[in-house]
Amino acid sequence: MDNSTGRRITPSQGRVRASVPIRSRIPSPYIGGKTITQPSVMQQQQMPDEEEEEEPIQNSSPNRRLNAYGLPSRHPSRGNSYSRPSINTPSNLTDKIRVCVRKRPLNKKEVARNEKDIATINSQRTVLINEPKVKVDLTRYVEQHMFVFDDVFDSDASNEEVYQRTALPLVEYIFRGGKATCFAYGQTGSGKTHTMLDEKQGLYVLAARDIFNLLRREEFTHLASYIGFYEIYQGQLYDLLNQRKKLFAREDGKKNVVISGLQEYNIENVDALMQVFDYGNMARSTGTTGANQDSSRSHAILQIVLKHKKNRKKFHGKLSFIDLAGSERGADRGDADKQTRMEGAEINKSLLALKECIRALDQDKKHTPFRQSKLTQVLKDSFVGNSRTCMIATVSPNISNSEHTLNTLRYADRVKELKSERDRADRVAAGLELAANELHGLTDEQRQQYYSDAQSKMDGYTYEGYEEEEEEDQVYDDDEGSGSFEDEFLSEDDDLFGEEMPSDGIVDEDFIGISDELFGKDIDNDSSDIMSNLTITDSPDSRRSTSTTVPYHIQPSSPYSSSPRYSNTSNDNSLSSQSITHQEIEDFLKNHRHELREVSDANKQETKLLANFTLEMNSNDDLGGAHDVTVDAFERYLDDLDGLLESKEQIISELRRKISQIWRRS
Ligand SMILES: Nc1ncnc2c1ncn2[C@@H]1O[C@H](COP(=O)(O)OP(=O)(O)OP(=O)(O)O)[C@@H](O)[C@H]1O
Repeated sequence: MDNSTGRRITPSQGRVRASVPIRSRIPSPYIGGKTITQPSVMQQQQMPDEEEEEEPIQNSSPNRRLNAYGLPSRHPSRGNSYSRPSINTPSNLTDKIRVCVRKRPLNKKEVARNEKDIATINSQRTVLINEPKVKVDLTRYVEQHMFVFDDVFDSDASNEEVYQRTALPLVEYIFRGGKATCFAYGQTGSGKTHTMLDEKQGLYVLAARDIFNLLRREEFTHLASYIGFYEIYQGQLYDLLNQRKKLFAREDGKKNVVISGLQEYNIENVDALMQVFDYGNMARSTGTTGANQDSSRSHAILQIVLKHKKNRKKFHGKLSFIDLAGSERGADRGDADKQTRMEGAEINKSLLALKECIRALDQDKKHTPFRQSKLTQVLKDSFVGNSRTCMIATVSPNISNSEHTLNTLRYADRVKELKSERDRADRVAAGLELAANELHGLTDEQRQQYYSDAQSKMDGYTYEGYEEEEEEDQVYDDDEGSGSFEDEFLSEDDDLFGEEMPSDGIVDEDFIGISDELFGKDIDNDSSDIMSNLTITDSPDSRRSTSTTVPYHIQPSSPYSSSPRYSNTSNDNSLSSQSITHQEIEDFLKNHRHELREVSDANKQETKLLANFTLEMNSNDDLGGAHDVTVDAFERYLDDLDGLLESKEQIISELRRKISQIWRRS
């Protein structure tokens, strides 16, 4: 227990962290955990002998790697020279997007069936999935997939521990006037409801407890909390606190999403909240005999809105907890009845749209495809401007769910893409760990040699090969299709709350150093001390004293709109060898390549957009459709085109800013 706060320290926080040489070469702001996704690193192992399969269910000890059949894998015991990779460094709790994973324990039935646990949590940020496979010649083997996330919670983690590193930072954030979303994604039965909306210990209860406590503090007595609880089923909204009344979402003048007709209750204590919630939950489950055959076919949203007591229309902050429909439902096709197929299609659409919106948010995109689903439409204001999102991917550890588990982790992996060198370093480290699996035939001495060689490779690691990584960081996803984009570029006018927000402290390697110079000062990440009575067990790295930058959208308007080299009448600037380093030149080239790729992606998207609209118009004409339909489609086309053009402009102006920056220094 942390005596000062009465809160428990999570197991990960209590862990002793091994020294990680690679970290010492990377400036600390990179370590904070901005983006940590990790494409699967796969490793094939031959299946062990048949009789070995009868070993008891594995434990998740980091030092005892087991394969999908519950047997110790061929991973060698680690030599002393091997340090646990940098992925042990805690991620940053104030990141705009956080993606975490929670593994549930094997349930009684699974244990009774002697099912093996295939998900090993081997550090506070990594999960290893041992997927059983069969070759064409029927040889069985295990494929290992390793993923890195912001936090990974093992099956023994309590909701309180999960809360500390997921929803608690969001509670703090909404008191500072932000909007936040916390949602659980995963297959049916993986623990979404248990995590998010368990009636007694779900994250919503724990958050409400802290929210009510904060509301009692003097500085917040002018605020009150209002609870709403609704469901999205087949693209329609239903009020769970008002007899499933149909609801509609609209936007007010300040771009806040308002759910018209939603019954909101002013609640001031946890008991009252739980009563209201129970009532709503019953409405959700009574659906099992009606149209809504299974609660996991709908998305349930519990929102806690902070408003001004004297003027309920004055909005302060909002926190939404979402228990999403089971992710595997999106795949209901084929033999399923029509209703099920339609539900599946709707769920699929909304989950894809959700992923795209969060990716856009993570990458500070101006355009986010909200319109693609009702879910993203209602969450729109939680994705733009002053917003934060925490996704908790819930996974079942049993072998028969391995495919769903991998799908969930891949989805989560795509939500947050690799963006910085820090993550690349993590990837190298993770890859090295897996590579160690190959060493099982070596003597201890040979293994030690391997580790020290590998480690020195990591120590000498610089930026080479970065371009290859960037290829993966595409602006437009393949599966994004011709999704529509809305103009959501945050300007001064878009300040949703009429008050200045502190920076989210977004660390984008492209801006580091530049914005510091532009503004000549650091941006304080956590200007507010409102949570002083609550402990947010943050990483020390989160205070980015030297390289913190501001999000693009709040930077002053185009101070670099024309290059100083040409605006300078004397035109006598020139670059001296002192004014720019070799590394800076290389960095610039890297940026230029990146810009070219992004613009070329945008061009492809533009071509696709044009083709889609032309097809739509022609087919409407052929079918003798009304002109109105064409005009509607034309409007959408114009909107999307506008969005793409703005994207391109932004990319180009970013490069120009870098040019300008160089000239200014000369
Ligand atoms: N971390 C956990 N620790 C202990 N029990 C858990 C955990 N996660 C889930 N469970 C248990 O597993 C069962 C299924 O969990 P839950 O109902 O939360 O799944 P779900 O993902 O919400 O499913 P659905 O999509 O069908 O609603 C429940 O009995 C729950 O109590």
